[in-house]
Amino acid sequence: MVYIDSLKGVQTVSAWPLWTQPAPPPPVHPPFKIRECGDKGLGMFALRRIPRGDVIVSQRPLLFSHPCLHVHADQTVSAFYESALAGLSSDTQSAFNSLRNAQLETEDVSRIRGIVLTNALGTQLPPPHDPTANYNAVFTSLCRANHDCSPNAHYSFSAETFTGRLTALRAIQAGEEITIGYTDIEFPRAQRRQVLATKFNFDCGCETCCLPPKKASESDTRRAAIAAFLIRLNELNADIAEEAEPLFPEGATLARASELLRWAEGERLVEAAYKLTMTAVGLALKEHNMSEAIRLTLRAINYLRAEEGNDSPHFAWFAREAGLSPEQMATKLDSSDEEMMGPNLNA
Ligand SMILES: C[S@@+](CC[C@H](N)C(=O)[O-])C[C@H]1O[C@@H](n2cnc3c(N)ncnc32)[C@H](O)[C@@H]1O
Repeated sequence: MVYIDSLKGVQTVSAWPLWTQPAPPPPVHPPFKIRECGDKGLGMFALRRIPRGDVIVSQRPLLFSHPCLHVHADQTVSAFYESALAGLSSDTQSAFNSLRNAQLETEDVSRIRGIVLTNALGTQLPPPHDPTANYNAVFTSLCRANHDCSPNAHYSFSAETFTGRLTALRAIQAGEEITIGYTDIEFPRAQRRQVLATKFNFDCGCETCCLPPKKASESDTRRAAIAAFLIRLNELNADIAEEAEPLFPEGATLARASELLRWAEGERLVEAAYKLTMTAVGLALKEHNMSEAIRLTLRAINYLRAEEGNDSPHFAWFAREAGLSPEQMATKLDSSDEEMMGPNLNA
């Protein structure tokens, strides 16, 4: 692993105590294999059924870099990457070089830089660094996950253990491709496709992008409404204290949040469904509808474990409060009445 920014950056990162700690162990029997899948190149496919919330893969980055490199005036960004990579072990170099480069090679974008641009996922640094600053990380198998506009896996990065991982957002069936979202999947089709074409150089042919015109237009209307609501929610709550009451968009009601939640579930937008469920809990409390608040809280816990994983400390806390182990809680949530717990979002 190498950190590319400046000499000072390399020194800071080399001194991190976490390098003396082993990385969290990945699943003992990886539940996926990487294989060719047509025009997309390689992809990740489930070897067996992967339950919601299970960790699919967990690994430290192969390469980690600041998105704005401080290079000398007489050096290009591409040359900087070349010299940094040359300092790595030959195994790491060949793992890096085997990754896909979907960028057109130009004077500015060498093959190595193209690999970073094609594969980079967002990471943050551990304290005392700014937790909101985003860095680029490139991983070996984790970067083989292709994009889908209704993905079944969630990428997250732990700054504390410096590990990236994928968890199953819903149960993934054996043979199914494991996918993540490269862009804001709540946006309508044209906007998503434009970002994917410009940034990643491909035309998305996922199921949602290939819907017939009437269904595509319904999907766009629903996604645009979900996106507008979530953007406003983010804006309102960006600067409020953690313990403060959340603020809701103007005119938001439990009925409206529940409608958007149903749409998000219909669109298989699990991450949006989680945020909308949390918002609906807040609105149910505001409207003194306690039975709905409890029903929605259970639904939110089910979504939380999908994103944070079945080993999430938050999920373990909820399970403990219910007098259950996390495994018992997960089984109960999965087997409970769908209306109560939210659909399993299986095909
Ligand atoms: C991070 S890589 C994903 C793994 C890659 N398929 C490989 O062979 O290593 C990203 C690149 O994979 C391809 N890709 C990912 N998702 C795709 C999709 N839904 N349709 C077509 N190509 C896709 C694009 O070339 C994209 O720039």
